This record gives sequence, structure tokens and C-alpha cells, in this order.
Amino acid sequence: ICIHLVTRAKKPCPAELPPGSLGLPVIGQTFGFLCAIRANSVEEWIRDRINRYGPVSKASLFGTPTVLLAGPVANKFVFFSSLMPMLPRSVQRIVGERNVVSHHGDNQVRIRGALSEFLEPDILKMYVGRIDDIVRRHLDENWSGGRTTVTVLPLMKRLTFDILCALLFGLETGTVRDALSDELERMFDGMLAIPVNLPFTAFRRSLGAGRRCRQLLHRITRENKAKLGASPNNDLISQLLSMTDDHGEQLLTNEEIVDSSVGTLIAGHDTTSTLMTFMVRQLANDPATLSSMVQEHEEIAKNKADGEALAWEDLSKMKLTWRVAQETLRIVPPVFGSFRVAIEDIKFDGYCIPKGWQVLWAASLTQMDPSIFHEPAKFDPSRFESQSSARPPCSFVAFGSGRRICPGIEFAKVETLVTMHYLVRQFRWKLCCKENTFIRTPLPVPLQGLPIELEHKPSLSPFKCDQTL
Ligand code: HEM
Repeated sequence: ICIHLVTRAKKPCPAELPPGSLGLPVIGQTFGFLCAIRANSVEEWIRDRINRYGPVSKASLFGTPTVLLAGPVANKFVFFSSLMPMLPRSVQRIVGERNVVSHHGDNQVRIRGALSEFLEPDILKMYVGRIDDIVRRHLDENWSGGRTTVTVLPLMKRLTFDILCALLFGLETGTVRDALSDELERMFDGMLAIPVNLPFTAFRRSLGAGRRCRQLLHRITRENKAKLGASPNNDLISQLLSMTDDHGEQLLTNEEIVDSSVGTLIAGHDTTSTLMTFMVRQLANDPATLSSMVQEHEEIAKNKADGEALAWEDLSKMKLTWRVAQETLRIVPPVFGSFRVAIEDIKFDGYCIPKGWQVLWAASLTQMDPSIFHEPAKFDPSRFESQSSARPPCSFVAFGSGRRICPGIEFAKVETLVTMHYLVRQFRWKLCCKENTFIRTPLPVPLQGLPIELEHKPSLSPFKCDQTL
């Protein structure tokens, strides 16, 4: 009785809880939410609840009470308070439990610090030439060949997979890389399936693929460890293996290295390929911006010898291209948002969010808000000309913010800028499907993966094209 009285005293008074309904037990509003994600109408779904209950409301999603928040101030609270990111338990079982997202406190700082060191500009500078080489080879093998129809999304996925495999694991080609690609595909297939571990379920297949993926990476980790010192550390796994703590011990365990590598592969693969796919779509609908972009890249190419690779300094001149990328990310954020969990009772806007409850943030809520971005549906890269100080902090959040801000921003930027450099100079394209719609799975997928009619611009050499075109 005493325990009951004490714990009851700690429970928030219902008046302090945000308004709204938790719906039916367990199910809550999960089906409506999942349908809204798929139809890419999460923003409307949340706005509908805001209209009914106000800017802070409660619902029940995936069996857990959830607080829905909206606006830049709410985003700031999510990114900078003690709320913690959470991967659903089923996803953790597939990708491994020792990855950077699942760790908190000192362990998160240690693992994220090691990962970030590899993804920072000082290290990335050294990889621009290698990324340049992979992009050219990819375009040559998959996009060239006169007038042709290609489907952009799967090709962009292949490209980002090739870049990640080379830079993270030192795998350029070969059977291990092909096996990793197959297992990754299988792993994705069941990641959002109902987590029932029975024979023939998608979840079971995904669990198996995740296990085999990690086995392959364990093998690479052991091989790289044996070679440490003999060859330069030029991939993520070798770098992580060679990092030591104050006592000279390996900074991350092999399990942490493998799980973090799988996590980074997943985080970096579909996100950047989605961004580049939607840039291709936006540019097809906006010939004026495309022509300015071609000019920007021809200017850079003028100062390079035939076949010379791009360098870090060239990327800093691609200002318009990055603005086009940012505007694409604003309208079609690859990550729609995510959940945080309260590790203690916490207050926002006078309401109590009890320990264990989830909080949902969604990028479109601020990125498509007309009071922050004038005419939000209009594609206008010039919005990003002035520095973000013109907007309230935490309103453009395609990469998140705060302690958990995406550590792969610079990596994604290098991949995108190098790819666009060769794409806009070598090709013209037309969309095969005119509708500008997409669904979310939960990443955005354009109609039929975005088939385009592609035409190779006649050029003087494979990598220099005639500017008058
Ligand atoms: C256009 C491309 C990308 C977008 C839009 C994007 C977006 C995001 C977002 C929104 C988050 C934070 C999620 C949250 O706060 O809950 C995140 C986290 C993360 N991203 Fe990215 N990302 C991109 C590319 C990449 C790349 C290329 C890499 C690595 C090579 C990467 C690695 C990561 C990692 C490891 C995390 C987890 C960080 C942590 O929990 O501390 N991302 N990303």
C-alpha cells in the first residue's frame, strides 16, 4: 500500500498531461499514423490533431503513449533536452544493439566521436578523388549509351552503396561486396514488418540477413586488424580499429565497430540516394535552375585538365548546387522525423511528459510552414542564399540538430556535389511520369522509382562537354 501511495504521488496529475486521446488500448492511433506516413501526409495528420487539441497533444503510437509537438521551439526542445533517440526493439535486433543510435551517455559520446572523426572535412578531403572515380565509373557503366530510359532511384542507391562500401569497408568490387548488397536488401525488406519471429515471416528473413551482414563485417574487421600497420588506414573500419583510449586499449570493441558500421551504412545509403533522385526530378521541372547549375559546373570544369578529378576546393564553388540540394531536402526530407523517449518526467509548455513516453518530431511541420518559409510548396533554392539567421533556429531540420545531428552531412554533401557535377554536364533528361507525387516506405519513393528519358550530351571528351548545348 505504501509503495502504491508513493508511486501514485509521483504520477503526473492528468490535468498536466497534454490534451488528446490515447485511443484504443495497444492499437491507439497507430494505423492512421502508418497510413499517413505511406501517403506522405504525416504533416496533415499531425496538423489535424493540432487543430483539435492545440500545439502539444497526446496520442498512442506503436503501443506507447506519445506526445506530438510542432514548431521550431518544440524542435529545439526535442533536440537539446534530455529526451533520447530510440530505435524500435525489433530494428535493434536486426541491425545490432551496439550502434551509435542505441547508445547513450558516455558510450554514445565515445562511439559518435570515433565515427565523426572519420566523417569530418579534414578526413573527407582525402576521399574526394576516390568518390569522383566511383561516380564517373558508375555513370559510364549505367547511364551512358545514347538515348535511353533509366530508373533513377535504384541507380542512385547502387551508387551510394558503392561509395559507402569503398570508404567504410575498403570494398571496391568482389563477391563480399555483392553478398553484402544482397543481405542489405533483404534486411531492409523486413525492417518495418510486424516483428514476429516465425518461419517464413519477413521479420525472420530480415533478422537472418542482419546477422549475416554483421558476420561479413566481422570477417572484414578481423582481416583489417591483421593488416593494421602494414597498409595505410584508409577506410572507416581500419580507422576505428586503430583508435586507442588513454590506456592504449582499442577505443571501440569489435562488436561496436561492426554494429556502428552497419548503422552508418543504413543511415547513409538510402538518405543520400533519395536526395539525389529528387534533385533530378526537381531539376527536370525547373529548366532555369538547371541551366544556372550547368553554368556553375562548366565554370569549374574550365579550370581542370581533361579527365582531372574534382578536388575539395572545387566543391566549395558549387554553392548553387548545394542550395538546390537544401531546397530539395526542405520539400522532400528523406527522414520524415523520428521518435525520442523521456528518460525522466519532463515538462514542455506547461505540460508533463512522463518518463517512458515517446515524443515525435517531424521535419515537414516547420519546413512546410508558410509563416517560416513563404509559399512553402514553391521550389526556390534562393531561400538558402542568406544564412539561416533569417529563420528561427531549428526550423530547417532535414539533418536533425543538437547532440544527435547527422554526422554524415559533409559526406552526403561530397557525394551529392560530385554526382551532380558529372550528371548535369553529361546528360539532358525528361521525366517519364509527370505527376509530382511520392509515397513513403518510410523514405520517400517517387512514382515507379522515377523513370527518365536520358540523352547523352555530345562532348569533346568523355568528361568535357560542349558549353553551347
Ligand atoms: C541526405 C542525406 C542524409 C540525411 C537527410 C540524413 C538525415 C539524418 C537525420 C535527420 C538524423 C538524425 C535523426 C534523429 O535525430 O533522430 C541522422 C542521423 C545519423 N546519420 Fe544521417 N542523413 C544523411 C546522410 C548520412 C550519411 C551519408 C551518413 C554516413 C555516412 C549518415 C550517418 C548518420 C548517423 C550515424 C546518424 C546517427 C547519429 C546519432 O544518433 O548520434 N547520414 N541523419
